[in-house]
Amino acid sequence: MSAVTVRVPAKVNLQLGVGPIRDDGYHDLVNVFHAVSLFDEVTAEPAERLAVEVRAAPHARVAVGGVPTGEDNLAARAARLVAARLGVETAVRLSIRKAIPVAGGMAGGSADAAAALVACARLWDDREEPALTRDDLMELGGDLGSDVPFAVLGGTAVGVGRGERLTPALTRGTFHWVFATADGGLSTPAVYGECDRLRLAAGETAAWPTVSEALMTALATGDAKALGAALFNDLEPAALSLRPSLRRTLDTGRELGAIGALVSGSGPTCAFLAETEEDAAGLADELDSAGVAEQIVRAHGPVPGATLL
Ligand SMILES: C[C@](O)(CO)[C@H](O)COP(=O)(O)OP(=O)(O)OC[C@H]1O[C@@H](n2ccc(N)nc2=O)[C@H](O)[C@@H]1O
Ligand SMILES: Nc1ncnc2c1ncn2[C@@H]1O[C@H](COP(=O)(O)OP(=O)(O)OP(=O)(O)O)[C@@H](O)[C@H]1O
Repeated sequence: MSAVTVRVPAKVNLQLGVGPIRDDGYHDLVNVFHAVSLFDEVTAEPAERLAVEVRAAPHARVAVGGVPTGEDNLAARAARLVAARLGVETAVRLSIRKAIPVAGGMAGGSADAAAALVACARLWDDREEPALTRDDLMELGGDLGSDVPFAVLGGTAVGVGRGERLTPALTRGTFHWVFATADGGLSTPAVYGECDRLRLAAGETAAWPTVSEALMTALATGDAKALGAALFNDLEPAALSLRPSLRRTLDTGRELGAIGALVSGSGPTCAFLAETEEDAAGLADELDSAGVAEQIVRAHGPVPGATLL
């Protein structure tokens, strides 16, 4: 096989319930993931040794400067895992085309890892019944990062544990989103740490999170307004504490008619829900004019996970 390209979506967290910190430093979550139509592409082709190249996708304004191109790149680590499982050399060149913001709370690195898992598994084993199934790749993904299994799966799914144990959720129709990206990322561990710090300072003990019934019903019935009202993210106060300017971005989206607004995951990207595609287009234009974001991007969801092109 000469080259394999995989397209992989970004995510937004519709509900991110953060429980107490565990002994291993992770938090138990109820994490409702939703894959949206903002895609990175990863091409895997045979090479003498492992090499990684990262560029912005055509027409995407993504600052890729901070993305490692060596062994630390999550896609490179994914390739190594697949090679070890299949007992082959990691002789592959990975070309990553990024449209997902870097360190933006939309799981861009995790998406590239998921794409590399799927691409390398195919490159090195193109039998009709490959040794590694999708479930195997999702399990391998969990060793790379909590968000990686979902980027393999896609759609809408409830994640528990670190967020890596997934159950697909029933949804109806398509939801229309507008994303406001920010200049400069936020570090995921720093945001979780700030969440713990704020809770401690307020004398709060983290409650054990449960799945929001209102959210699941809104998804199953395709009710965008109800979904907008049910969105919530326990990391939002921490992201706002570390990046206070996000409050203005969220307020502006709400004033301009978004039916739901929240920080995506660990931020700093803000996500706005619109009732129709036309409403999303209008909201995107107005948010752009308001100048409260680095970039405004429209997307819809749910979409499939890592897919061979
Ligand atoms: C914020 C989210 O993107 C929401 O989906 C994820 O929870 C983060 O997932 P991720 O980027 O894949 O994170 P990982 O690479 O697994 O972990 C990075 C760091 O985030 C924190 N972390 C992550 C997941 C989790 N359930 N609890 C945590 O406290 C830990 O400090 C961990 O060391
Ligand atoms: N392929 C990759 N693409 C982007 N970042 C990567 C990649 N591999 C490693 N990284 C590192 O991971 C860090 C986080 O990047 P990423 O884009 O995954 O953040 P994120 O979208 O906030 O993640 P999440 O939503 O899962 O918390 C980057 O600052 C970078 O150093």
